[in-house]
Amino acid sequence: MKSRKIRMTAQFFNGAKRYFAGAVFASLMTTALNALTPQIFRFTIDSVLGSGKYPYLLSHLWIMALILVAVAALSGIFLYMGRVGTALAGETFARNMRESLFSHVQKLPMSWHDHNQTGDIIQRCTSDVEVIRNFVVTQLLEVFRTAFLVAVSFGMMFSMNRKLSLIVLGFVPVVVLYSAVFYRLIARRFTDADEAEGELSTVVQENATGVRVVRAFGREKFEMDRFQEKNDAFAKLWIKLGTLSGLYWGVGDLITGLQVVTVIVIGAVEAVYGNITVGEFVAFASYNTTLVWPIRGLGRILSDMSKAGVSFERVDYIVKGEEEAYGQNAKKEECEKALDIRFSHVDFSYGEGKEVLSDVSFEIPGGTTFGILGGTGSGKSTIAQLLTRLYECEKGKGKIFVGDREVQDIPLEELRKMVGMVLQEPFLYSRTIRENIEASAPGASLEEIRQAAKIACVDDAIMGFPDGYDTLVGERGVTLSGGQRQRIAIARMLLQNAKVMVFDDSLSAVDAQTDYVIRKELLKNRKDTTMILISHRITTLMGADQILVLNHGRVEELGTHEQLIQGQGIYRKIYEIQMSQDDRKKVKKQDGGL
Ligand SMILES: Nc1ncnc2c1ncn2[C@@H]1O[C@H](COP(=O)(O)OP(=O)(O)OP(=O)(O)O)[C@@H](O)[C@H]1O
Repeated sequence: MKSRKIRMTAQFFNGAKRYFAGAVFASLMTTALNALTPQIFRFTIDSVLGSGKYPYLLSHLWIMALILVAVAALSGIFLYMGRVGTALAGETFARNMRESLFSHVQKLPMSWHDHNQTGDIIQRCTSDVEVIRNFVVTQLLEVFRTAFLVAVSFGMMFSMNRKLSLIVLGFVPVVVLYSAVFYRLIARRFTDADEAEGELSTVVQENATGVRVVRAFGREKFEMDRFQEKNDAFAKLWIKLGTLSGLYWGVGDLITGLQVVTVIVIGAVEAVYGNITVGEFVAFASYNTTLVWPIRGLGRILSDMSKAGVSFERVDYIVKGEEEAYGQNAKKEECEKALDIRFSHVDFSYGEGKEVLSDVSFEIPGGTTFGILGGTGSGKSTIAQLLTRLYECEKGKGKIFVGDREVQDIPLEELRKMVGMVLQEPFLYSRTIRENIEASAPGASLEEIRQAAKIACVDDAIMGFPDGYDTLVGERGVTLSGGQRQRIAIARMLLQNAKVMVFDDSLSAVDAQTDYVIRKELLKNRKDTTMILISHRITTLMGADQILVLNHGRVEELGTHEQLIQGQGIYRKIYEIQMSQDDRKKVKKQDGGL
């Protein structure tokens, strides 16, 4: 893990190294200049008291004043440079990290997303990144600075008085050991606190996105209680952490106080006995005080190290997630003809769960329309998701072909361009309608966008909005009706010009008449596409060239509408339930459904 952390840090440090080196240099210069100040005081005091080695200075005290001002000015300049360097290094590092995580999360498979809560992912990509940035850049710099300060200060102190220096040195391991013990104590509590924060963010995020469901079902109290429970747990953990930190700082202050008092008492005695000059005593006391905080700060850094260690592991969890296989070895070929689709003995289950598809086989000739009907949870969407490899079919559990290639051999990018899909719950970005439709074909002209929207029967509705295609869609399209959202998602997919189009219950939110008109428009404009329609509505599917009936993940029936209504199977039963005699006559008149 340690080497992983180092590798991860080095990777994200790209472009930040020179800023970090600059910040380290400037910080060391500030420290060196600050270490000079006690020496200036020492010479000045000893010259004034007549015990100094340079009596000449007494009549030229302005020189000391000038040096003091120059040192302070230089120190200020280096301090400024150090801060700028730290900010540049820190932000470059954090930006690299966020960018890399974001792009990685985008490529993680659906199965990974299924097992990870959104709030937690957000927290890992934001607060955990901040903790690591703070540690790697700010704290690491502080470690360099403290090491240098300790070396310089002890050098100066040993040159003045060995005995006193050894006393101060004796305190260093006590403080560091004490900090290390504290670090061990606090590490686990930080993990708990971070996890509690993730859970809290998830509740907030779920409530913000699902606000309508909460209101509609009067779940405010339940959600408030749930939030309160997480909030209390989170607060308790931080109170525990605060108590522990308070104990640390309290005992730490006591040790520090002892260190200062010991130096003052023994230093004063040494000065009285003439073993050191008053100037040296003052300088010594000054070094001792300067050292106290950075050494104690090491404790803080150690405790932050535990926090950073936890954050490293949390971020590493994302980094370790295996990205979707892009099938790089596959040959890329442009296909002009309509694409056949074939499922051959496909078995599938999500993770360790029960089998969702069992021995599913069917063939869709290129350019034809294929309907899939089945009860809820029968595996219809799963077929669509396997086709686009949102989920991967396990080796040895059947084969899926698009054209004459197995889906595993088609680069993902190419496959998803070839197979367009309108999901059951269409997601719209909080951007304009135009941008939402254009997402599948960036750079498309308004003309092309409108053409797609016309086929999806949504152009009139969009033009009816005051801002037309520039109308902003709220988060998840809250300003639009369910049917409008579905139709915009259809327009987005149509613009993609895919060779295979999959409509996963995509017309469920529009009325039967609009459903019919959209299907007619689709037929008129389909060119050489293979179409898969998933629906619960017989009217949506009845005109398809073949209809597959799924029952608990198995192929129950397969045939044309006419063949299936001749039988006594599920299709016939659903047909009887969904259609009254009158409807049947009407539907026959309407070009046979699709
Ligand atoms: N990501 C997932 N992880 C685990 N199980 C899943 C996942 N998605 C679906 N399932 C399960 O797989 C089964 C089939 O789901 P699928 O969505 O394919 O059904 P469906 O026929 O499309 O249903 P509906 O008509 O309700 O949309 C269901 O039992 C469902 O609970």
